[in-house]
Amino acid sequence: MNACSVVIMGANGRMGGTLARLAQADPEMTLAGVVERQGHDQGLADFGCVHGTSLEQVLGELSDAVVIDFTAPEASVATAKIVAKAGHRAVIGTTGMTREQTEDLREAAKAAPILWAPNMSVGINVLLQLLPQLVNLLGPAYDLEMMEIHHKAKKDAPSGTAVKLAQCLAEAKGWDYDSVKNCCREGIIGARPSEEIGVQTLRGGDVVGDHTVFFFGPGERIEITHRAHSRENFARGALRAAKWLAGQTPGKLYAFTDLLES
Ligand SMILES: NC(=O)c1ccc[n+]([C@@H]2O[C@H](COP(=O)([O-])OP(=O)(O)OC[C@H]3O[C@@H](n4cnc5c(N)ncnc54)[C@H](O)[C@@H]3O)[C@@H](O)[C@H]2O)c1
Ligand SMILES: O=C(O)C1=N[C@H](C(=O)O)CCC1
Repeated sequence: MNACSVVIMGANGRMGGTLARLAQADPEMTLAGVVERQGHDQGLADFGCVHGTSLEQVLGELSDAVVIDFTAPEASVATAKIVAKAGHRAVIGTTGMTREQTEDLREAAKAAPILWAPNMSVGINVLLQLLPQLVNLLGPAYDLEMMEIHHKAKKDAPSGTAVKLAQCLAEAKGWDYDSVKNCCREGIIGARPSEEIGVQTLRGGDVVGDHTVFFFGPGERIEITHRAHSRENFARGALRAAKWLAGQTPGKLYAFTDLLES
């Protein structure tokens, strides 16, 4: 079996560094390239592979690579466009994308196999498959709320995972997510509308990533919590996605749930 060649974007970042280390340790993978933005590219030569501040230049020296990108929204959209043009593949884990940026990813995925998931853990993606069933079994008497907790350096809120989980709940209810989400409560807010999904954000310390979905009903509640114990959990999912993507064709923007279902 040929080793899967990967290029890590943002290799000096929290996720990028974890991904590069795990890719080097994986016998089914070759860490073929690492990329960082200018001014943050110290020590790239130590990875012992093709490196630089331009993804195009790094890819120019490689064939048939999967770019793994956990960076920032603008950078990840640029990655998707570059792999689409150059005939490579991409696994993107970046969150905080606008609607337009998500559409840009979808457009690029028509020309190259691209998977984008705000959370690459198996647990969260299985939860995404179970939530609609819970929503339907519990029915209209249960109020839906969410809470997410992350480390203090996280830039976007609510987390991409929280948005995805809340969108999943809204879809199961037949509601429009943008109309029913409530990410901020303060002051005399009055009674809670039943057609609402509250999403609360907590930030502090070095929390890797906690998400809780609440179903508040009459006389009882269900709380489902997922806690990521380490970033390796996300990185392992992304490397699994990179291997899976090697067998996929362009056409749709793949999700991690597509991998689990295949
Ligand atoms: N999908 C998941 O499972 C998952 C898990 C963890 C984090 N994330 C997301 O991944 C992203 C990164 O998180 P992090 O904690 O690693 O952040 P980080 O700030 O530690 O790392 C980001 C890295 O990307 C680099 N970068 C930014 N723009 C670049 C560009 N144009 N070219 C090359 N490198 C560039 C930065 O210099 C930095 O080193 C965030 O959006 C976060 O929410 C997703
Ligand atoms: O550390 C982060 O940043 C994380 N981001 C993802 C999100 O926004 O959901 C996944 C969890 C960790």
